[in-house]
Amino acid sequence: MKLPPGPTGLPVFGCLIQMLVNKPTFRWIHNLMDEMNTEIACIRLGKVHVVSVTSPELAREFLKKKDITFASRPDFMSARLTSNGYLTTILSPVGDQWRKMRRVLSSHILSPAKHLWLQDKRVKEADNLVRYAYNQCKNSLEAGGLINVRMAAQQYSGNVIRQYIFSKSYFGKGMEDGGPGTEEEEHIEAIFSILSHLYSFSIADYVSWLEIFDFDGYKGKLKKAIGNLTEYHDPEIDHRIQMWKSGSKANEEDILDVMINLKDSDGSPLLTTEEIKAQIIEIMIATVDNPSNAVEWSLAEMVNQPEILKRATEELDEVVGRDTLVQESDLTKLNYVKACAKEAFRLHPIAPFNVPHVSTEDSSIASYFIPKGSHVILSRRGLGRNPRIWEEPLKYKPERHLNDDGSEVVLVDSKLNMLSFSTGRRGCPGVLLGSTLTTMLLARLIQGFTWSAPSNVPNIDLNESEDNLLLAKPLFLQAKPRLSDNVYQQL
Ligand code: HEM
Repeated sequence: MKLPPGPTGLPVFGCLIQMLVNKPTFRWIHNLMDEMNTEIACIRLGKVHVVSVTSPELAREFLKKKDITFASRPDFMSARLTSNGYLTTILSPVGDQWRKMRRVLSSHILSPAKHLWLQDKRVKEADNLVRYAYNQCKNSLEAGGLINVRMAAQQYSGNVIRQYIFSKSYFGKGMEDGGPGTEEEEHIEAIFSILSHLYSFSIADYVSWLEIFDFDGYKGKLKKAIGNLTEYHDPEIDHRIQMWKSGSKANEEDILDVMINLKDSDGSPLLTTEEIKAQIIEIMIATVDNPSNAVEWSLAEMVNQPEILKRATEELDEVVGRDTLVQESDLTKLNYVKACAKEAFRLHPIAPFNVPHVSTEDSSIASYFIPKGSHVILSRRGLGRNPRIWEEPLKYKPERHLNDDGSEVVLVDSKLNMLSFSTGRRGCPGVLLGSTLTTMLLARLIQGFTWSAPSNVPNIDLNESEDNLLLAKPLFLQAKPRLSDNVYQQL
């Protein structure tokens, strides 16, 4: 059996040199696949066979039919540093540590019961989001105010997860208007810095002895960002552990308390301090990026296609009305708003590829040979834009996700025609939280405000950044409050 098609590389180095001269690597890989007219390609980077996939049929073979074979993760400098030597869930290869931490997350932190328990924290931050946006309009309610949608969306997700873990939105004082203080800006910046250097084709990931030279600077940047996070997190975590030890704390109020109190079968602490610290960093990076990016892109697309924004607004008026803010109990009925968010996940995923899956034995997929140790990267961008599957793939068209029978729209696509939360053993255990955050963020912004391009801008520039899949420039929009005044006054 043959390997999937791909460029012929040099003996030892494979295509590493092409990778280095064709940055960013994700664009090079997608261009190569377009040129070869293939939906599966194998590119050798050093000793590693990297298998890139844009076909949903093949994606299902990897993650459904042969899920067990492809359930591990690569040993990369970036993953090792971020997970403090693989103490966590997302980044750890298959094994006892991954099983233990995945069970902790699924059963004790992301379960439906815990979701309910933590609802007040989410509501508090959804209210704060509207309060913050309203405060930007306060000087002239008629003209409205200019809002940095990216910042507001990232800080909303950041606030929720800081509430979840530390029962606080701010490490410092925050801002009077509900916006972030410098501490939160630095915190979010560090999270995004980790995300942009994780699994991002560093040369040291494929030739491990090059790590000490840090030619591309990724290691230094990652260490700095991880250091920033630990400066904020560790004192909080150490202090809380001390409080439980000394008996000055007796009630569980957040995820950190839950993690500290988990016990193994002997009644000893289930998690070490190091595991708690590493897992908290991982939860932070898992939560912030997808919801905020989907909502920023959705609003940008909707302002350029006002009929879509109108339909979503009408749905909110019909389901919720204008005298009260949309609540979590309304979300199941907001099918069009959810279709808008799902369309952003399809067309504008935050990451070009899914987290890599590594095969633990030789295997075959669609008559191709996939050697043990291959890194399978399902292309979130390629699946979502596959012209065989999606009509007018480059058009933002939320209706495509509505079900003919009017049944509930969900943000997951378990058929992998697009990749939002993925599926299988390594599928996302944060679907409930991720879906709630994304839908609530979008619903509150659409319900609470009338959005338009800033006065000197005819249309929103929808170009994406060259280096990643974010909008090239942070989205600034003009917002005008559209609900009765007393709704905002109560916040
Ligand atoms: C809209 C929000 C989210 C999206 C789109 C999303 C998407 C994903 C994707 C694509 C994966 C990789 C699956 C694979 O390897 O095949 C993943 C894994 C994961 N996600 Fe999420 N996620 C979201 C929110 C969250 C949240 C809020 C949490 C928890 C706080 C979370 C925790 C995890 C974990 C722990 C894994 C790794 C599972 C494993 O390797 O066993 N995610 N997520």
